[in-house]
Amino acid sequence: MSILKTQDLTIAFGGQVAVNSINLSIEEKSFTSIIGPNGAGKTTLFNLLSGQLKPTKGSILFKNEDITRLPSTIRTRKGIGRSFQITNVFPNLTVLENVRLAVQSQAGVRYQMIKHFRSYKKMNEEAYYLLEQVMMAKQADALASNLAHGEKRKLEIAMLLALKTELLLLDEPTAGMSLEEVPAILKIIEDIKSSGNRTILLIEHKMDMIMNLSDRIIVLFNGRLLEEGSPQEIMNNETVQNAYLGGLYDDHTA
Ligand SMILES: Nc1ncnc2c1ncn2[C@@H]1O[C@H](COP(=O)(O)OP(=O)(O)OP(=O)(O)O)[C@@H](O)[C@H]1O
Repeated sequence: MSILKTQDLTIAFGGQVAVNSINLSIEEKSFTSIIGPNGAGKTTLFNLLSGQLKPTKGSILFKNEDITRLPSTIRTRKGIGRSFQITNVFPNLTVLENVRLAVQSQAGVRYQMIKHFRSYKKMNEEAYYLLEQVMMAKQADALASNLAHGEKRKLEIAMLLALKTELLLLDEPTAGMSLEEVPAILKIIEDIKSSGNRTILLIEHKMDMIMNLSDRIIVLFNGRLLEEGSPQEIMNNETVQNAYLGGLYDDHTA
């Protein structure tokens, strides 16, 4: 069953059409990677799906409901979670506090209103559990501002998981990381995948990572959907190779 569909999804900035008539159908609990050269429209597509941007035309259906005009906060509540290319954590809070805030927001409880010690304790425990999932329990009391970039990305994933959304939009989770930091993130994403209860959309440039994880790959080029298929089909596809696969390797090998 398809969990997410877009029909003729389009956005133009001035004269430039950044996302051009995209029709997607994403299977529930599948892992789909979105690839394409710089400027292809990948992040803009995520911004449309998560509600940061509204399309010029076209529509988005999530679980058969038209969400095209809904604000991003409502989309999160309905089950669409998004991680950002730019780290999105509170620097002056500890690692645990950051995750606890995300747990609280999922529980629908305002920070100031937490009086009940037991619910506070439960949220703390859940936050701690999530930190264990991303292998950051040891840094629970560290200030977020003191973390290395890769650690911040892991924290961000823990915060995203706290929202318990069915659909995860991961925008280059390994961006800006040193080579040593990449395997830890990869392991976290593999674990999320093998837990089997989420649908994942991933924007990535690292081809080995994409080939290992993806059920499907979508190729964007100049705002258009160039090809879609299994990892094998995409690797063997001549249009994709001619359009940019060679260039992609050149641009993004670390
Ligand atoms: N808010 C905006 N205003 C004007 N132009 C924009 C805006 N956001 C994106 N664009 C343009 O839309 C095009 C697609 O950009 P987008 O960031 O989606 O590409 P991308 O595939 O994510 O690239 P990258 O791999 O570099 O992240 C680019 O030409 C970009 O300059």
